[in-house]
Amino acid sequence: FHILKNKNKKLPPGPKGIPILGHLHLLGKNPHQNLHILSKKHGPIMYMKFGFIPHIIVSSPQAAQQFLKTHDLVFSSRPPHEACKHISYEQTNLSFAPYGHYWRNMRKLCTLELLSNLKINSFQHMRKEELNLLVDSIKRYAKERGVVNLSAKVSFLTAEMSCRMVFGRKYEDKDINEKGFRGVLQEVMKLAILPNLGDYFPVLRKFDFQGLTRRMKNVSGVIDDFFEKIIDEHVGDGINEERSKDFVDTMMDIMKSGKTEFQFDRRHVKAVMLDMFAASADTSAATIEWTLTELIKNPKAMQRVQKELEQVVTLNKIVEESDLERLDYLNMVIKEALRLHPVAPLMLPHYSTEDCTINGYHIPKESRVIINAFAIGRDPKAWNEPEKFIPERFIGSNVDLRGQHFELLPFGSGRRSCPGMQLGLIVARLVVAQLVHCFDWELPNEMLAEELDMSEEFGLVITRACNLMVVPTYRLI
Ligand code: HEM
Repeated sequence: FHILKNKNKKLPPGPKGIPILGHLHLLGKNPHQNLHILSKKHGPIMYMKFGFIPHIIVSSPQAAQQFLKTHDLVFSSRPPHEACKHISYEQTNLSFAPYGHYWRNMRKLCTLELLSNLKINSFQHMRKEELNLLVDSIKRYAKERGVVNLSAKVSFLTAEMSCRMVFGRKYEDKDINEKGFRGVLQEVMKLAILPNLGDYFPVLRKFDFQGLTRRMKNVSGVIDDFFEKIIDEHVGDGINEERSKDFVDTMMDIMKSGKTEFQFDRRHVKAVMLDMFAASADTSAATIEWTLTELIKNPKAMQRVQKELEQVVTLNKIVEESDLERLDYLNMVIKEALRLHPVAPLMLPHYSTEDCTINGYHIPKESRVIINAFAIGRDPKAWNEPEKFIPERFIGSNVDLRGQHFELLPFGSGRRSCPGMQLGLIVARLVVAQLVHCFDWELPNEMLAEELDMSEEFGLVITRACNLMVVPTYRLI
């Protein structure tokens, strides 16, 4: 009946698929880039099938506005996802919960209790401490003219910050199992992005040919034990006045109060713990890594940021969070880096809960909708010289990062947009500002800026394919 009813409706255009696989073979190693190339030929709303599952790929600001604003309600859900089912407690986390009563309440809880300005500010001191440790360690390299693996340093820093904010203290690798804390989390992120045949061919789900379900069950068991241990530590530990309440404290208070209008027990606390840690650490690290890369590649922009810092902060002080609002050029630099390198370039998948018509095309119910923020940020109709890094393009422009301007969507837009934007931006701005204020950066072995490798490594979060290796010189008085 459904097929007959929709027989004469026009689906969006798309490339030719092959039997069974559909278009899966076209995704390649860097799906955001390949989908961008395909959209140049087939248009900003493409219909593709990955296995048996229909996908709609959205690649222009105008089209994104239709999906994320005009018809926001139809596309605010998330599709069923094998990895999240196992790792995120049956998709009870905020990121992958289907749209509805539970998600709305969970979103309210996270926004008001965990990601409010008040809460974010309560961790200001912790961020400063962690960043000072990084600056001290880089100073040691500067003394010896050593080469720093800046990618690794930044990734370590943001993981430590997220650990303290979410779990209340830092954990060492040995605290979880022989793979180590970072190893286990990397496995989670990898499993979440690996193409799982069960997602594209639901009939194959129970056979688990790739062994992914087994791996997911194993890793989720390890994480569950670890989170249980953290929660037990919190239950036994009265908060002392010096320590601000971490996310686990706050959620345990809410759970114990029994005041939520929805079921909120230990399982939900654990789902949000993983959500908040995974969503905050890598996204901020990748934003910092790409911004520093672009600044090193564009010495004029680097000099301009450093000049601004000299004027606003001065060379005998380090950057404080209170300085950030006055660093106009730095804020343009971050915007421009996020335009060229949206660190979650395909966002998280959206899911249509009803049939819908957009630009005359039929968008079937239960389609997965992929918004390609990477293609949107490079759309030549929206941006002059889109491939170039030009922070000055934002002078006098009112385009911001909040998702009201559909040509710039690194944090998404509408109901499912990123609730951690404020926090992510504070961390990225603070770390970039501090690192370029405290140090001059050179590429090793007389490498020229234009020789810097810009290859990307696709994942839930896009990082540089090779680490950013640089030689620091301390510049404060
Ligand atoms: C620079 C850093 C960050 C970037 C670029 C970023 C980007 C994004 C994007 C693109 C989405 C998907 C939007 C969509 O599907 O429409 C998202 C969702 C989300 N982000 Fe972020 N994010 C960042 C930092 C953070 C931080 C610090 C947190 C929390 C501690 C966070 C928590 C979340 C959550 C929970 C969701 C899912 C929201 C939902 O489905 O309702 N993010 N983020």
